[in-house]
Amino acid sequence: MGIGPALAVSGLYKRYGDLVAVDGVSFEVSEGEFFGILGPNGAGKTTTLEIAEGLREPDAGSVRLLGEAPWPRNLALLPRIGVQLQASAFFERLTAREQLETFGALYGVGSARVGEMLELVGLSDKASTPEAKLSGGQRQRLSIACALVHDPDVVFLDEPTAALDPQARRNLWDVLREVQARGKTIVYTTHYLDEAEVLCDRVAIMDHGRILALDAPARLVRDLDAATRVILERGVLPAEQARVLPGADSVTEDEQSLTISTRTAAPLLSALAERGTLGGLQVRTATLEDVFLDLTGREYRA
Ligand SMILES: Nc1ncnc2c1ncn2[C@@H]1O[C@H](COP(=O)(O)OP(=O)(O)OP(=O)(O)O)[C@@H](O)[C@H]1O
Repeated sequence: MGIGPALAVSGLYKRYGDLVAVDGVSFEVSEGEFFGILGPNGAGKTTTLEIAEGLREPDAGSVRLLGEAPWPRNLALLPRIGVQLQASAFFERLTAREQLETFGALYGVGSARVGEMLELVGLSDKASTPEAKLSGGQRQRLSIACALVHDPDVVFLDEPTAALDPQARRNLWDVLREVQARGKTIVYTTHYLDEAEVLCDRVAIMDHGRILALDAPARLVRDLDAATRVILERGVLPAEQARVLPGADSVTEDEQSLTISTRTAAPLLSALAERGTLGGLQVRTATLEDVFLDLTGREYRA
């Protein structure tokens, strides 16, 4: 494939009436990267994605998608990009296989490919089921298969895991990882920070139309330099003893547990091991939710 990033957006700005939905957004996504746009409802994720896909015109700013401008409607790009919309649009009364065949026919894709896509998203046994009779998770997976059926280089997914139960979400993670393993560039939005942390190579955290931070999840968390919390069952160790352990910065207690905050977990854990108090112990490090709190001063609410 070509040189340069798969996607580059620069200075995107979009308002709806008085509301500024996207307020100066710039980022680049490399080929093969799994890139997440994160943030609470209304942060501007969908609008940013739609502009990147060429479905919406920005008021200002530019987009290069696979080296081309996606707006106005760029027919040369369509076979090279896959778009899963937030409200999936299926054809009426078709089975899972027929839905895929219909999308595939638009791009001249054969039925072998359709079978492969059903397999990829774990719907082979639902091939003959009408789309309306699929569960929410199955329908999400079908819509991802539709976005992939013509073997695009870049795949855009808007909250593919929204409104799924935990098991269906995990199944979909496996599908997304497999898509990336096939060399695709994935640009997706989610309001699940924990999910983005495990799936994405890099994330942009958005709030009120702006990107507040952009980096690998692990690096964002590390740069926060937040304390690690070591949590013991209440009664295992008296608080006054915990306070003087090597590495213990502060100690708090509630009904069930005693929590030791530390920036040097190793000596603290060795000291706890020497005292035989490792049973039931939990270690919690910072997460992207802590990063969001640090950036915005408020708790993250999806
Ligand atoms: N077509 C539209 N007309 C008017 N306002 C809109 C339109 N689309 C989005 N908005 C508003 O723009 C802001 C950003 O919306 P957007 O859908 O981009 O955010 P989002 O981060 O994707 O949120 P969600 O997770 O709820 O989809 C919101 O306040 C939304 O209400």
